[in-house]
Amino acid sequence: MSTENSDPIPVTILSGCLGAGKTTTLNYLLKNASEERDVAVLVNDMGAVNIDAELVERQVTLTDGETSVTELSNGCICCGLSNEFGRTIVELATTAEFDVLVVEASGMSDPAEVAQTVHRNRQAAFHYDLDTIVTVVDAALFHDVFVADEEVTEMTGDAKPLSDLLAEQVEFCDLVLLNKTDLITESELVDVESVIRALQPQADVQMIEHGRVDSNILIDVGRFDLETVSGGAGWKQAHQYHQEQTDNDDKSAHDSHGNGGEDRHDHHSHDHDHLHPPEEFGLTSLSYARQRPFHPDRLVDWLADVPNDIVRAKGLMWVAGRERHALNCNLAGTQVQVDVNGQWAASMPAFQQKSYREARPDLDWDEEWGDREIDLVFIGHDLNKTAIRNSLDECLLTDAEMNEDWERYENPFPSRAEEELVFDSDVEKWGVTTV
Ligand SMILES: Nc1nc2c(ncn2[C@@H]2O[C@H](COP(=O)(O)OP(=O)(O)OP(=O)(O)O)[C@@H](O)[C@H]2O)c(=O)[nH]1
Repeated sequence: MSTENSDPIPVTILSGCLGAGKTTTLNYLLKNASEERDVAVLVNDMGAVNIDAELVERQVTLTDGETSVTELSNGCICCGLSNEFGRTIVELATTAEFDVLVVEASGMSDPAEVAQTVHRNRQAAFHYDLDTIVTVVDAALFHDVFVADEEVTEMTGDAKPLSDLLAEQVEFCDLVLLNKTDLITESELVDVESVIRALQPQADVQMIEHGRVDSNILIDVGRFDLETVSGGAGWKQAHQYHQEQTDNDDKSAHDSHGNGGEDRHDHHSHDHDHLHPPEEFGLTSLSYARQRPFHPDRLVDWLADVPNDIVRAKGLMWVAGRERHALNCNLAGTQVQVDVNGQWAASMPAFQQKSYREARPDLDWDEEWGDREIDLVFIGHDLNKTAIRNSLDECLLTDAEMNEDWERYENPFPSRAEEELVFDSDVEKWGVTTV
């Protein structure tokens, strides 16, 4: 039993989308784990009947019969069942005897949220240490979504598009298990690996079949490093890398960038000694920054037909007619989501704006438009940077449009925090949904 004086118990989190092979991997691990270690398992399932827990339980009964399997069903431990998840693992630590905990998250889980529960729940953080965040990837599905650019809409009954979920699960992890490699060719595998490395350059990637992995690389290895998993996403690194390049250029050339001109990068530059340009991983990146809003109509058309060399894009957008809010652009594979990121400082009440700006002395501020801006980063294969830049520039308001009444534009973009813009493939139309 874990007591007040014992060392924290290492926790390995297995995430990955529906059917990626998490249960198969877990069963393989339990069957082959060292007998010197008692493993406790928590299996989360979205449905009322936790089939995965049953499958794991059966495996355990067939092998050592020692491992305790706890189920959390009918919800997701990263959101609806987050409190219950915290309570359950604390109770486990105080009532059962085991050396390591492996959590199989549901296919819809965002591993970042699951990890945060372990961190934020003070009692859980007392009893446990995050050890490894593993994302199991279905190589064939990943290839369809990110390399072949096929529309794969099934499997997510959630508002979040599948490609977005897949990207986020890879972006927040320190070990990728590329499973089901038997279902794709060698060259497809090379493409899949390069996209994965671009999405998360700092994680280790292991190719496996049928979940056959050496438990020593993911159980009780002390791999977890918050910076690697939270700051390691390729788009964040690309963004930072471009910022630093520009900061350096600025220093040497004392150059200034105007509206609609060359790329502009601003805000806070952090010291990172291990930034990798995505180019190192065979992908290219593009940073696109402008201090001029997009025309909603033209932007919607652009988003509906994103150049297919783009694998991932993230960042903030300023859309004419939506002056209050910075909008998040979240593009993964073929799917795009736009939601509200927060309020521009420029639209805050004066006192709030003052303290916001005081806390951010590096914030770029335009006399007329304040901090409103477009700041996007794209990663993909052999990006045609000029074509992307030019086509996005065509979506910006023209000088004449800058003087129009933007409220009169037809505008499908969200205007409230609870709204998001998604493409409904059934009716082939963009629409705002309330989340
Ligand atoms: N061809 C092939 N099939 C695999 C492989 N790994 C797992 N499978 C099969 O894929 C299916 C789904 O595997 P699971 O382990 O249940 O996947 P999961 O991630 O736990 O799925 P959910 O619990 O639904 O999220 C099963 O039928 C497995 O037998 C693999 O490497 N190759």
